[in-house]
Amino acid sequence: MQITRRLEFDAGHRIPDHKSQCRNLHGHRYAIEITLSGDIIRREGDSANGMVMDFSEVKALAKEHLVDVWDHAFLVYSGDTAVLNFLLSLPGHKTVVVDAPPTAEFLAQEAFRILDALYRDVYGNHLHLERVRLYETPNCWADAVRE
Ligand SMILES: Nc1nc2c(c(=O)[nH]1)N=C([C@H](O)[C@H](O)COP(=O)(O)OP(=O)(O)OP(=O)(O)O)CN2
Ligand SMILES: [Zn+2]
Repeated sequence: MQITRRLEFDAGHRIPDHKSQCRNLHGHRYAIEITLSGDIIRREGDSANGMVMDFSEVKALAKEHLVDVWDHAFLVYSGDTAVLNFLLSLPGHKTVVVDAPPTAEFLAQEAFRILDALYRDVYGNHLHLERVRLYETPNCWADAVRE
């Protein structure tokens, strides 16, 4: 069985080597869809009975460790020194430094890496992260899947 929880956040970025518009500083209303696999929990009287994982728990973990970190941040490539140095000169600016250009592909992969460590099989129902789908726009997204 698979379940999916969607969350949204706003962030700025640029793709420094891009041949067109995306080299400019701009932002997106990103959406992230987190898909988990596992068996349905059968435990009478337990809050999670009948679920793979409580959607509210899926959200709470993603929010604390990823969404709240990236929301209203500028996601900047460490190699983009012009923008990085500018952002670091702004007192208190919310800047997240990543080690590759912040494309949808890279952000999906990075989100998968962060989230994979969070969703643990505490009920013995083989729970694991299956896929992270990262929407950069309503028309453009990338999927990071378990290899
Ligand atoms: N494979 C990728 N291609 C592009 C990425 C990316 O992350 N991976 N990113 C961008 C830009 O950041 C940009 O924000 C996307 O722009 P665009 O193609 O214009 O997308 P829109 O949804 O705004 O396009 P519309 O045609 O206006 O709907 C570019 N490429
Ligand atoms: Zn963009």
